[in-house]
Amino acid sequence: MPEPTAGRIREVRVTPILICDPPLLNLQGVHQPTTPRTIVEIETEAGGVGLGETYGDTDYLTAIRKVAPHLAGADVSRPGALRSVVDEVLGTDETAFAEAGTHAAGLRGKRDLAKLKASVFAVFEVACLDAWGRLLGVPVHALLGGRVRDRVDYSAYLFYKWAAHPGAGPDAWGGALDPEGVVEQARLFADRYGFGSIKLKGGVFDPDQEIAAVRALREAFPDMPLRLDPNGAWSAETGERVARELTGVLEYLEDPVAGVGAMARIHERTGMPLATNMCVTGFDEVPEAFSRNAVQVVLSDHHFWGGLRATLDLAALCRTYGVGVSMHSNTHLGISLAAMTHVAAVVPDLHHACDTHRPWQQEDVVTRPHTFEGGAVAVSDAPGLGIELDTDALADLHRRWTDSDVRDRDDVGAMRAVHPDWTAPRLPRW
Ligand SMILES: O=C([O-])C(=O)C[C@H](O)[C@@H](O)C(=O)[O-]
Ligand SMILES: [Mg+2]
Repeated sequence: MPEPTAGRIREVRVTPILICDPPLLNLQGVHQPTTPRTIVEIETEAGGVGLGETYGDTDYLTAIRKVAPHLAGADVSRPGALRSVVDEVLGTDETAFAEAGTHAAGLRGKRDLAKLKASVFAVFEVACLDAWGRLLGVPVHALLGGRVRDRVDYSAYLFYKWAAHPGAGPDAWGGALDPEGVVEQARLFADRYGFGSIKLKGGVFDPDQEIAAVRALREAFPDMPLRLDPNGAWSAETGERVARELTGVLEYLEDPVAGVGAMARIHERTGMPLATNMCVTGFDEVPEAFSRNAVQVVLSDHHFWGGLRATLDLAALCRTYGVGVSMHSNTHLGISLAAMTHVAAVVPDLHHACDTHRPWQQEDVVTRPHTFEGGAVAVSDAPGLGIELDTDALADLHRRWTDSDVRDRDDVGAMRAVHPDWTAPRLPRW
């Protein structure tokens, strides 16, 4: 057994980084050439370090930096106790999240102080669990109740994309702006990683073009579960029409429209299963959505639901109400993927492959980046998250951050590099 004081937090290091991102298109615009992330290291009295990764945009980074010094002396074996520290330090300033409502770039639902607090807590919780697991010599999934599977399935996350960012050379993926390009991209994902499910990010082109892309995918991959996610871009009428047209083709349609009422109506009228990472993104949004049968699959995300334990709470709630659960992602590196994989390994009834953006990233801050085999990541039984920090890579990516003025994800602004008059589209767009 470790010494009683071994798990005490000696220091918390918060490092903002910029990671390269290809020109992936979505409702709002396009991903920038680089996007911010925050890496957290929690060092204990025993000398071990636990890792966490989350959003790097200014409001998150500011809040994380504010809370970090207050964690010294706390114990990594009691991460739940840090929740009150986060609540106290971030107080009641509702303006901490710079912009209310659905953020131009985030595409992940409401923004309020409670969600910011949940996100800040989450990164520290993951780092504590990693540190605690290392101290005890057990994997994080064991601290969460134990894994029920030894591999976690992820889906191919397809995007319409340009062949390159303006002024840059072509990337390893090529362009995908029509059904043929989308099928070609899906083949690359299947060949390189063996994915067995496919999600297409929609809301980029007229819905009929996106329906055509889904039909082309169905023809090319007759047995694979397919999903389409326009991030709430459509009107109720369009959403209903697409749902009817793609019934039996999609395993689920993700956020066709904005709002619980409109989602409930589409499901009621068409029977199409609907998934969300936009209209149910916090526990306070669950009662109305579930009582109106507005969502059939909640896409959990420990980064904003409040950590790994909260993800298990969400899964239990979904199980109780007969609602499916899977996982949303944003652009991320290996620390996040490790955390996603550990918690997904513990959720008993995970019936859909989880989302991940990780194949789009060419760099990492872990010494041995994860591999996808047969579309899955093997669940590590090594202590903690089962990863090691690549300190040189972290320093390089931090230097990129200090040398750049990119501080926030801004898909709308990035689109102006090609369409100078571009503004955030008004919803519903179609
Ligand atoms: O499922 C989703 O809505 C997402 O993954 C949101 C992301 O912001 C996605 O749209 C992206 O990366 O552009
Ligand atoms: Mg989504």
